[in-house]
Amino acid sequence: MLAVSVPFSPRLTVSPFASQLSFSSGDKLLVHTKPSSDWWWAELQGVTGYAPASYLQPDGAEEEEEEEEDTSLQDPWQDEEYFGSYGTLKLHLEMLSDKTRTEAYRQVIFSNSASLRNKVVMDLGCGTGIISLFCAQLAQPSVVYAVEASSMAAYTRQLVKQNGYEEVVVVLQGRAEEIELPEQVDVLVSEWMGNCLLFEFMVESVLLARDRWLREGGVIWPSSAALTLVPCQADSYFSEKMAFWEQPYGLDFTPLQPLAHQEFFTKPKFSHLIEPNDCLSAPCDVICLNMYTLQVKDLEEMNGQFHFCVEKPGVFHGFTAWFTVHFKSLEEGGTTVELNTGPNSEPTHWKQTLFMLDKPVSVCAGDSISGTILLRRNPVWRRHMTVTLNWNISSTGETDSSQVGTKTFPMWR
Ligand SMILES: N=C(N)NC/C=C/[C@H]1O[C@@H](n2cnc3c(N)ncnc32)[C@H](O)[C@@H]1O
Repeated sequence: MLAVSVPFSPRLTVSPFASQLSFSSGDKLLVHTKPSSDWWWAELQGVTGYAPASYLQPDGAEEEEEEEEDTSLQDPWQDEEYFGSYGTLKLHLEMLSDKTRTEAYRQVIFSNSASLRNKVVMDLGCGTGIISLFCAQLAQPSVVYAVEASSMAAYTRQLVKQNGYEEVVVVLQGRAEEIELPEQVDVLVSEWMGNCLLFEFMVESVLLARDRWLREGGVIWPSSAALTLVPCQADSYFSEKMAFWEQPYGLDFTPLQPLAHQEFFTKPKFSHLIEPNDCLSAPCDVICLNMYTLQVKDLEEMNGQFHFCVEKPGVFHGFTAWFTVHFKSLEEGGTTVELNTGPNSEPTHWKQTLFMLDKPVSVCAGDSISGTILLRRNPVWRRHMTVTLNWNISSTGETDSSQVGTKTFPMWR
């Protein structure tokens, strides 16, 4: 039997059944049977009768719903879950195993080792402390403040000691926005980039720490970031998730295709590996961030334009996005280090992000695909965003046709 509560005062309805149960908002009914989807046989304080199912909800759902609301209001950053996940090794192992990523940061420290001498460094979100350890191992900074909010910080302190760098690296457990440093820093370094560059919005913490702790003329690494987009083919993904239902084992499963569309193509596919020859045109940087001037309020809505000229005939299944960050040298004229997560670089744990169109479009060389991208931060769930793509495909072939489209993808709320 199901205890249900009445979430709002029901309008008067005429039940097809003589004995309709009367009740008010907030009442808790005991449902005995559900003879139809609309009317359930229920009991209230010993009186039985029919109640309209649409006015009832499982008991406690209201509190649950409120809780859901509350947690989003109390914990819009989902910190418990977020920092909880970084308290275990899984994600740190994934990041440390990403040689392209980790070697890029090592290269930054190595190529700036002379300029790092006697500098004060802050490593924001240090995790296991790898960047801080590179600083102590490859350069002679006066101190590195390794800031880590998760419980990993205790282990990071052990790693610093284990490697004999406790004189240089100071591990501080806490959120970068909240911890106190004894001094301003000369260099603020962080590895904050998420899927599609911004997911997780750890970048906000970096900007707040920059404004609070980076001294005038100090250096922030990475110093700039760019989100890159390209129209692409995604044959294997499309056939795996959509074409599959055409005739599995000689049967017609196409009625499931709307379901497949909803389940597989509504959200972006992260950790997608695009092949260079899946790209239908040259890529385009659609959003460029200068980490010295970027403001937290700028993160609410970021938009960019694109214009692609299709280089070869193919099927336009969607767009693929990735990011590149640059680390400007501390020395004037020094080499800038680049970490590029695109298809022409060594793969990284981020891989790329695929945004599938509702319907693939055949395109020819010479066609153009132009439009806009809008990243809109979720006003409630602060680590999430939506990505809206608007595009116009114009063919210059014999049929001067053009197709427009728009689609909004949640990442992930
Ligand atoms: N997604 C990528 N690339 N890196 C995620 C890297 C996240 C690491 O930085 C820590 N972290 C994230 N935000 C803060 C903060 N505001 N204060 C202190 N520590 C923080 C997390 O606990 C992870 O260990």
